[in-house]
Amino acid sequence: MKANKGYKKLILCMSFFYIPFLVSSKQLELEAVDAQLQLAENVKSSDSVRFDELLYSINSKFDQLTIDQKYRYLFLSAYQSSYKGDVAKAIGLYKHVERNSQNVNLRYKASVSLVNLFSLRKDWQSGFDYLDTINNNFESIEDVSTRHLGLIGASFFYNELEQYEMTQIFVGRLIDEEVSGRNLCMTLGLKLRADLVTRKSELKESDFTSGIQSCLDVNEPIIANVMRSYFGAFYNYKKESETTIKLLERHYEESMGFNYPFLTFEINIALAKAYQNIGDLKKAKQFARVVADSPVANDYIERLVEAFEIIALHAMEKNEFEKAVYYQDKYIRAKEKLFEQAKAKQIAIEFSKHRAVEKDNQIKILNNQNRILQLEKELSEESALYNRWIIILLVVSVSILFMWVFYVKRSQQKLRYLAEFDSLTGVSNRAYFNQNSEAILNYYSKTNRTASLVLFDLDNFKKINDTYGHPIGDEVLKLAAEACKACVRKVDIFGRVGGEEFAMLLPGCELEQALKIAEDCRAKIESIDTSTLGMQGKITASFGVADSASTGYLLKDLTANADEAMYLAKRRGRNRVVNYQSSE
Ligand SMILES: Nc1nc2c(ncn2[C@@H]2O[C@H](COP(=O)(O)OP(=O)(O)OP(=O)(O)O)[C@@H](O)[C@H]2O)c(=O)[nH]1
Repeated sequence: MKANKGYKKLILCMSFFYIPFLVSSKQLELEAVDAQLQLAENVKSSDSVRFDELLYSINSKFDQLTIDQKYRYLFLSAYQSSYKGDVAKAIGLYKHVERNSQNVNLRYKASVSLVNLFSLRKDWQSGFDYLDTINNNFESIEDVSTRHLGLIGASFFYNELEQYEMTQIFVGRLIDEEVSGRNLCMTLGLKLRADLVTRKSELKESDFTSGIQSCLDVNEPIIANVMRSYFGAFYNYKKESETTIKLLERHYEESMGFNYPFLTFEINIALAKAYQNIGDLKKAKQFARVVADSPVANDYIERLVEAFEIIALHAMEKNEFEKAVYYQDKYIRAKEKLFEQAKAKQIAIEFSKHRAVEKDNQIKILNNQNRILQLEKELSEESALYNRWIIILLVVSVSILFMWVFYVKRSQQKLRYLAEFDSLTGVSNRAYFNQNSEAILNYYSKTNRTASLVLFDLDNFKKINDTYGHPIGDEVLKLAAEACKACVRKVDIFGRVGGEEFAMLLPGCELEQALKIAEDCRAKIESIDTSTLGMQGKITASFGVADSASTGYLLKDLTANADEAMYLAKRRGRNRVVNYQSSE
C-alpha cells in the first residue's frame, strides 16, 4: 500500500517535469509549421519542387495544426492546384478559405487569387464579384504589401479583359504608393504588358531592363522571363528582331523549364514573329508549332491565331497548299473564337458598368432612406421637444390651477371662518352660535333629550377698559374665552354673543351638570393670572343657567331665562353661577 503511494507520488513529480516539456515541444512543432508555411509562401512561384515538398510535409501533420495554420495550408494548396492546372479545385479551395477563415489578410489574398483564376477562365462575371470583395475589404487590410496584392489582382484582371487604361490606373497607384519587392516585380510586369498594347512607342529599353531586374532581385524568374518575352515583342515592333532572337534564345531553355503555359506561349510567339520578320519562316514555323500543338492552346487564343497564321504562311511559301488551306482554316476559326471572346469581354464590361450604375442607384436609395430616417429622427426629436413644452405648460397650468383652487378654498375657509367665528377670541360668533344651537335644540326636542344653556358676562368690564385701555380689555376677553374653552366638551357649542358676553349650549346636559360646567368655568376665569397684563385684581364673570326641562327647546326662551339668571347673579354680587329656577 505504502509502496503504491510512493509510486503515485513519483508519477506526479515526473509529470511536473514532463508536462511543460511536452507543451513546449508542441509549441515548437507549431512554430516549425509556421516557418514551413512562410517558406512555402516565399518559394511558391520560384521553386515548385521545394514548394511541393513543403506542402507534403505540412499535410502529413494537418490534424495537429491550429485553425489559422490549416487555412494558410489550404490557401497554399489552392495555389498548388492552380499551378498544376486543376483550376476548378483551386477555385473551390480559395472560395472555402475566403468564406471561412478568420484571418482577414488570408481571406483578402484568396479573393485576389480568385479574381486571377476567374480571369484566366474568362469568367468575367465571377471575377467582377471578387473584385468587389477586394474593393470592399481594401481599407481594412493594414499590411501594405497584402493591400497592394489587391491592386495587382485588379490590374491583372483588367489586363486580361483588355481594359489596359484601367490596368494603368491601378499600376500607377501602386507605383505612387512605392510598391516594393515581389509586388513591384508583378506591378512592372503588368505595366509593361498594358503599355506594350497601348503606348508601345513611348516605351524605352530601360523600362524592360529595370522591370526584369526588379524580378531577379526577388527571385521571381518566371515573371522576369515573361518580361523578357515582352522585351522581345518590343524589339520585334522596333524591327530589331535579331535582338529579340538573341535575348529570348539565351533564356529559352530556362523559360521552357518552368512549364508555365503563358510564358511558353509568349516566348515562342515572340521568337516565331522575330524569325518571320527576318524572313526565316522555317524557324518561325518551329516556334509557332510549340504554341499550336500545346494542349492548352485554346486558353491563349490570341497567340494561337498568330501561330496558325505563321504556319499557314510557311506552308504557302513551301507551296504546300493543302496544308496552307488547313492552317488558314484553323486560323479563321481561331480568329472567330477570339472575336467571340472579345465580344464576351465587352458584354462583361457593359454588365459591370450597368452593375456599377445599379449599385450607385442603390447607394442613392440607401442615402435617401438614411435621409428619411434622419428627418424622422429630427422630427421625433422636434416633436419630443414640442411634447416636452406641452408637458411643462400642462404642469404649469395644473400647478396654477391647484394654487388657484387652494387660494379660493383658503379664501372661502377664511370667509367662512370670518362668517362663523369671532375674530378676537376664536369662538363661534353670535350668528353661528345661534344657527348651530337652534339646529341641535330642534333635534333634541324631537328626541326628547335635555340640553342646557349657560350665559355669562364679564364683571365690571367697562372699568377694565377704562383703567387699562381697550387693547388690554381685548386681551382679557381672549384669556377668558381661552379659559372657558377648556371647560366645554367637543359636542358643546361655545360662542361670543355680545361685547363681553358669552354663551354655551350643552347638549345632553341636565341642569345639575350644566351648573357644574358653569362653576368650573367661573373658577377658571377667576384663576386667570392678570399680572401678565399689568392688571391688579381678578377677572370675574357672572353666569346664568337655564335648561330645556324648565324652559323648553326654543333658543330665544333659553337665552331669555339664562339672561335673567345671569342678571340675578350680577345683582347678587357678581362672580357666581345662578340657575334659572332658583332665580324665580
Ligand atoms: N375692550 C373691549 N371692550 C368692549 C368690547 N365690547 C364691549 N366692550 C365694552 O364692554 C363694556 C360693557 O360695559 P357695561 O355694559 O357697562 O357692563 P360692565 O362694565 O361689565 O358692568 P356689569 O356688566 O354690570 O358688570 C363697555 O364699556 C363696552 O365698551 C370689546 O370687544 N373690547
